[in-house]
Amino acid sequence: MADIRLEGVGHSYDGGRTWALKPMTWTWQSSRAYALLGPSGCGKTTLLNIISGLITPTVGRIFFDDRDVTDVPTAGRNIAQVFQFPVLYEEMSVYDNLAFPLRNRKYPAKDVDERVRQVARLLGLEDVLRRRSRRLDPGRQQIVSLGRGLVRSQVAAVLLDEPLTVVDPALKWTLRSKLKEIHRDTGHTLIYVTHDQTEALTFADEVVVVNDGAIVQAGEPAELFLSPAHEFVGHFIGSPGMNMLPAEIADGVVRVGESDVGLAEGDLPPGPVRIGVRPEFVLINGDRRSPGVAARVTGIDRMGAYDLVHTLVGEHTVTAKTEAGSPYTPESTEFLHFPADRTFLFRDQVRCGSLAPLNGRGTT
Ligand SMILES: Nc1ncnc2c1ncn2[C@@H]1O[C@H](COP(=O)(O)OP(=O)(O)OP(=O)(O)O)[C@@H](O)[C@H]1O
Repeated sequence: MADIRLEGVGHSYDGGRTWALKPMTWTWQSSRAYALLGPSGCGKTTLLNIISGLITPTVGRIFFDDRDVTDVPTAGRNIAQVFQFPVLYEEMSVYDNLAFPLRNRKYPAKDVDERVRQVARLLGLEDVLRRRSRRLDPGRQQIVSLGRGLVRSQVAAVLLDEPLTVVDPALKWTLRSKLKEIHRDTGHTLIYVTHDQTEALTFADEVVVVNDGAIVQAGEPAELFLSPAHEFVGHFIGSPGMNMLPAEIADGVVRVGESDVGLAEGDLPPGPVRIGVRPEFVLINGDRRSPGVAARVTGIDRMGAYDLVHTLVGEHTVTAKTEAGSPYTPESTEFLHFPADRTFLFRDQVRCGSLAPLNGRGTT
């Protein structure tokens, strides 16, 4: 196991005209479980393939601890990789498929057997060890692929590229927790690529959010939810995502239309900003003397456990997540408050400050 350090690593597939991965410096710490989360085409697979050596980056150097591996081919990197679809020797038994990475590296037969049986037990493959791989359904085959990726204990990292795509949804939950169990057991460095926030948030110690070829924020799940550093993280994480509302800072006060909603914390110059507040924290009809904005209710989704109250502030949508059975009706005008400790200010999509209580200043 090693720290994997990228120094100024970037990749272009078209000779530098566009960057699939913009040059970045970043360290994957040994033994941590990471999720690499981002939308389709943002550069996740490119990043993974650079780490494994399937792609040589256009610029930058890669280090495993202090060893520069930039020009070392995949075989010399000691990385295990699991792809989206099963990669197996179909005519071999499940046992032999699982044993292959170990036998290939000349592990003693006793160790091979022990390790294969351990992984098979954890992944629920004990009953099919003697069966030929091609006789399994695609979901089961992918679990065997996962097992092949996890069977070696001494690897620099295990890279998993959307490994549960073909697996039955009901089984996904079980496998993710198994994966965590195996991680605890082996201390592998895991990098798990996904575009699914639930998958990322439930699996990882640290979630690395990528957008448009760049890491926009990395942190524990709660940190990304409660304290997004970039508008993209606000949108992409959370369901529904963060509300964004254009506002203006004048004289240190944040205004939405004609209403003062708080002070700008962070010594910000005057001018336009965007307010970001998650639906979970928007308050409807609190104390009318505290700062807020008028909003017209446009619809209510009754989700069972909670309601989503959709409103318009001017021409901008703001959604509030409330308790089930909320009394609001379409077309009514309500009053929204943005709690200071949960409301952030963004410029050029990057968080630049937060909202502070008005303490009697301003008008509503
Ligand atoms: N071999 C290639 N040749 C040219 N362009 C490529 C190649 N592979 C990827 N790209 C482009 O590079 C960008 C990043 O692609 P990449 O596959 O790394 O993204 P991703 O986040 O893994 O997406 P997905 O989740 O859809 O797999 C995309 O614009 C993609 O079209």
